[in-house]
Amino acid sequence: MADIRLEGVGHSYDGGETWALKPMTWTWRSARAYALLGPSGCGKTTLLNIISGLLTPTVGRIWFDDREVTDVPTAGRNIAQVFQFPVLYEEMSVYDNLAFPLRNRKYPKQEIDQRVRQVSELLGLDQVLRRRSRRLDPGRQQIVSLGRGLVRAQVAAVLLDEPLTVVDPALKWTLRSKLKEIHRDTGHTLIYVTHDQTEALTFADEVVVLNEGAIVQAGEPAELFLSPAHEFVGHFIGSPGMNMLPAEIVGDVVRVGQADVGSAVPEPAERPAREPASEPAGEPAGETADETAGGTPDGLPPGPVRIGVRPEFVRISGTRTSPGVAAKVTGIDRMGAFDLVHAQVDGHRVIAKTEAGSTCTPGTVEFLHFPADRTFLFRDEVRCGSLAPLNGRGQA
Ligand SMILES: Nc1ncnc2c1ncn2[C@@H]1O[C@H](COP(=O)(O)OP(=O)(O)OP(=O)(O)O)[C@@H](O)[C@H]1O
Repeated sequence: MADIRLEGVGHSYDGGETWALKPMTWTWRSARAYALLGPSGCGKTTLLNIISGLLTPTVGRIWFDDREVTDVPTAGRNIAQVFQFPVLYEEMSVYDNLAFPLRNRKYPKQEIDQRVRQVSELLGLDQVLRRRSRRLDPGRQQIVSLGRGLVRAQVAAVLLDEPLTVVDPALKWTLRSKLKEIHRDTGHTLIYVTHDQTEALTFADEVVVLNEGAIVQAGEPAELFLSPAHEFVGHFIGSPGMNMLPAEIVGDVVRVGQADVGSAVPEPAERPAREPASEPAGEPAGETADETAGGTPDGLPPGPVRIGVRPEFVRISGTRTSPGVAAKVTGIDRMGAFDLVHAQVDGHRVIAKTEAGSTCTPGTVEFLHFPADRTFLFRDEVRCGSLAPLNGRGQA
């Protein structure tokens, strides 16, 4: 196991015209379980293939601890990779498929048997060890592929590229918790690629969010939910995603329409990000998680800003208490366990997630309250500040 460090690593498939992966500097720490989360086409597979050596990056260098591996082929990197679809020797038994990566590296027979049995038991394959792999259904075959990726205890990292896509949804939950169990047991560095936030949030110690070829934020699941550093994280994580409303900074006050909703507090110069996520280099102009636009020690520059608040934290009342933003209720989704109240503020949609049984009625005007500690300010999509109660007064 090793820290995997990417130094200015970026990739272009078209000779530098566009960048599937914008040059980034980033360290995957040894023994952590990461989810690499992002929408289709954001560069997840490209990044994984660069780590495993299937792809040589256009720019940048890769280090496993203090060994540079940029030009080392896959076989020399000691990485296990599991793909979206089964990669197996179909004529071999399940046992032999699981044993293959160990036999290939000349592990002692007894250790091979022990590891195969351990992994197969954890993945529920112990009853089919003697069966030919082609006789299994595709979901089971994929679980064998997963086992092949996990069977070696000593690997630099295990890379999993949407490994549960072909697996039955009911089994996915079980397998994810098995994966966590195996991770606890072996201490592998795991990088688990997914575009599914639930999968990412339930699996990982740390979720790395990739968008348009750049890491926009990395953190524990709760941090991404409670403290998004980028608008993309706000709307990609959470269901429904974060509300975003145009606002204005006037003096040190944040105004939405005619309502003052709080004081503007600039982002501290040093956000506790671990390190620069991505760096602009040459052609690609990447948004970066650490570019805190506009943050100054004295306050945020006046002008337009967007405020973001998650539906879970918007509060609604029928009377105007300050600070409150007038909103017209447009509809209510009764979801059983909770309600989603849809409203409009100057033509902009806002959703509030409330307890079931909301008494709001479509067509009426209600007042929305944005709790200071859960409301953030964004410029150029990057978080630049947050709200504080107006004049030190608590909010309704
Ligand atoms: N071999 C290739 N040649 C040219 N362009 C490519 C190639 N592979 C990927 N791309 C492009 O690079 C970008 C990133 O692709 P990548 O497959 O890394 O994204 P992804 O996040 O893994 O997507 P998905 O979730 O759909 O697999 C996309 O715009 C894609 O079209």
